[in-house]
Amino acid sequence: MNHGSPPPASMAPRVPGYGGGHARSAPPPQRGPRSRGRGDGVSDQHLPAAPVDPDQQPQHPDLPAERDYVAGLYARLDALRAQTAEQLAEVRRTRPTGTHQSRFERDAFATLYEDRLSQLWSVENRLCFGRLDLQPGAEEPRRYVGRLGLSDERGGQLLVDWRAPAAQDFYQATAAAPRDVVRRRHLLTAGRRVTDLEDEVLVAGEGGTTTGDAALLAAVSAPRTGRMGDIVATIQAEQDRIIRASDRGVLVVQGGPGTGKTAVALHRTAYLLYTHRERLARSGVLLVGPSPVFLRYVEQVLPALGETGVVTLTPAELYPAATATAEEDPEAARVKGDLRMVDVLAAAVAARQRIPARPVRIDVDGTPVALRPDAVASARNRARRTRKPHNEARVTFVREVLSSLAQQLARGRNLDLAEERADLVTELRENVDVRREVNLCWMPLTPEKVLAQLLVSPERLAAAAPRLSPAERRALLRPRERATDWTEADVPLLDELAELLGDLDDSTRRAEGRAAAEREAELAYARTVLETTNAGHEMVSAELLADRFSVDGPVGTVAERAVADRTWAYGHVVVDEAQELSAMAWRLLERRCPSRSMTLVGDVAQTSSEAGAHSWAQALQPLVDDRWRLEELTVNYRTPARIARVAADVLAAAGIDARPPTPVREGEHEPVAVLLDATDPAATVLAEVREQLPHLGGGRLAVLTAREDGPLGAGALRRSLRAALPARTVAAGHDDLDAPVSVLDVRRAKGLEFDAVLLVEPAEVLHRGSRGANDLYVALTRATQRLVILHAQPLPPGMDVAGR
Ligand SMILES: Nc1ncnc2c1ncn2[C@@H]1O[C@H](COP(=O)(O)OP(=O)(O)OP(=O)(O)O)[C@@H](O)[C@H]1O
Repeated sequence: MNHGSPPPASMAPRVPGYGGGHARSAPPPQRGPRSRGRGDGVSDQHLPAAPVDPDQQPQHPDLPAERDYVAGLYARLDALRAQTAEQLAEVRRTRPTGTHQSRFERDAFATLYEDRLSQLWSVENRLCFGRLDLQPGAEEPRRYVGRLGLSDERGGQLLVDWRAPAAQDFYQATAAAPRDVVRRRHLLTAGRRVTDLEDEVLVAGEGGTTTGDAALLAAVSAPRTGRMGDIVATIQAEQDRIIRASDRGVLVVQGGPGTGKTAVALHRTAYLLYTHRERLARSGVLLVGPSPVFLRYVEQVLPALGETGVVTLTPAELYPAATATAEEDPEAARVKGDLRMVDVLAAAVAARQRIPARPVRIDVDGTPVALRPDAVASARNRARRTRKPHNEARVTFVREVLSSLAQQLARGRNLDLAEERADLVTELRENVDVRREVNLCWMPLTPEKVLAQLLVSPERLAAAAPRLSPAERRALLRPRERATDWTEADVPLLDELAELLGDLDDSTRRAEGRAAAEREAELAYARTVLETTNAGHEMVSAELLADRFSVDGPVGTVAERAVADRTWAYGHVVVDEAQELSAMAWRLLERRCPSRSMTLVGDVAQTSSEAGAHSWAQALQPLVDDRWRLEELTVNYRTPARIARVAADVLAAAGIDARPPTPVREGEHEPVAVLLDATDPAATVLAEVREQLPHLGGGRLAVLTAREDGPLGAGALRRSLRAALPARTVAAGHDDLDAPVSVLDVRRAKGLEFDAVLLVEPAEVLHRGSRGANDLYVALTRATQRLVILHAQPLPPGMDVAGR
């Protein structure tokens, strides 16, 4: 859904009190009394969708004044854009005098103004969406809330940023706890024009309706665009509490499908960046989402909120040095995700620190010496006692071994060891045979090499993994020709090995030490520039400025550096679909965020990965024991009740103990079941897509299947639909979000949503793997308007859907 742009005018008639309706004079909404205030989320009564003609409704008397006010805000925005563009042009016109300092200053100013300008452009849509009227006697009688803070030339506040403390009441005030708020007003806009108002009067006796539901209903019923939009104008109280929660420690947000977990995760990210700008701009924020297509689905939300520096990665991308794209066998994924792999990998590395079975004779320029098992064993013990990673402890090992060989060399040549030691060690170090034999005992290693060699060798696996069953070890084995076809489940293993192995040589770290000192100097300078210019503090930190223009020229933004650096420590990590992560993946994320300032959103009833979580307590125990907070989202903004009931029944029939969320609206269309033609099932699917297309109204439709391959798989259906329907109607692959029709296997639909869903053969989804019921639940909760079940096999237990 695109909340970034105003709801289309065509939506207006569908919403009572919307489309020119004066809140006091509009016909009363068709629903029971509101049982809860806004602070409880939305009403647990379903929102109505009775058609009301806007032209029949009297115009709200405040509408002209609000139009004027909002027009004034846009005028101010335009003025700021022009002023910033002029400042930027001026800086670009200035010729630097040639000194480093003047070049730096010029670039620093240019960066400030460029960032400011792009922020000013990002707020064009729905610049202002709300107003709070405060109690008489309050410092200011009213406060407008919007996408960014704006002041007039004299510093008077015109608009409050939705993330500022002063905007909190817009989301939190309720009739029961109105704080200082008398009235909350929603401004509905099309382009720059205010089209309607909706008032919530929070103090008894003021009259008017007490609901903000029309704006919400307009938002949740709008046709989907294939991209997620922001929800700043309609964030609900239970969501707002989570968005603004403290960033300390691990916060888990559990919520059923459609409760806004993703939306909340993204808005919380924007909120934290606004509130802790200096710290987080320096350390960066990492957002982990389940798949590239999911990340593309949400990629417009943060920029629309004025935030661009967030690192977004899938779990397969968390190890920078390797690309993990291969498919994993579910059993192998389960074993690789198990914490027993920690010992397996440690043993695999220890096995690469060898002691020769018998003395190895080496001729050093005519003098015989021997690499004796006892001397190697003692060198190994010393090296291990340093507790350094393998490649770093190797320095100690080599020193000890060479020292033992130097003694023999001195003896063999009748030299005084104390005097000649340094020369003898150098000679040994340069001797090819010595180097080879020492390396055979303790080789410098890379994570990729250790893992690839482990996974193709039954012998190495048997030695390293005695605690895995023979069947589990077999599941891990892969053919030699696929030794480095990395999968998502390999990523935490590579990362674990990188910890166990350390850097290949310590010259890298020495260089890093130098770089750190240089950086400190650049930072100090960037701070003075910001102080003297006094411009743009709220959006550009000294860190960002120093990043872009270091002594050696641009080194990339914090985000670019963080992505490339495996040891980067992020200031905050947000994980979506967090229930899918394995115990090994949690270890990796803990290393990326040593402060454990994390927001984890997910739903344990939707887990599809074999290595994923059954419960949050079980998943997080190794990470933080029981030191995590749980917040729950309880209202389903996506799936209408008519469809959600089927999903809940299927979940219950599968024995999954989860409380499905309460849908915010009843919906207009009952789910229907259609029998697949026994001889040509693809023809039934095509006919049904044709049937649905005219109802889409510019929205999106998905055909969901149990798998990608096979006669009724997503691949085959995609091809047949593409051949039969006009060009650009059906997406070419599973990562194309722009065509009106997508064909996806259920697991790829995770986190996405569509106006209409055609679910093909649900029994196959149910029987696919041990998490089939969870997958079916995911499939049944993707639709915002219509659900059609296409089947030949009997419908799964609990799926009580009438045939057409
Ligand atoms: N307060 C709100 N106002 C308007 N729309 C909302 C609000 N909260 C959520 N939505 C919309 O509801 C839909 C579902 O939200 P979202 O995808 O974040 O849910 P989710 O909990 O992550 O679902 P799932 O578990 O299925 O991935 C989205 O279209 C989102 O924009």
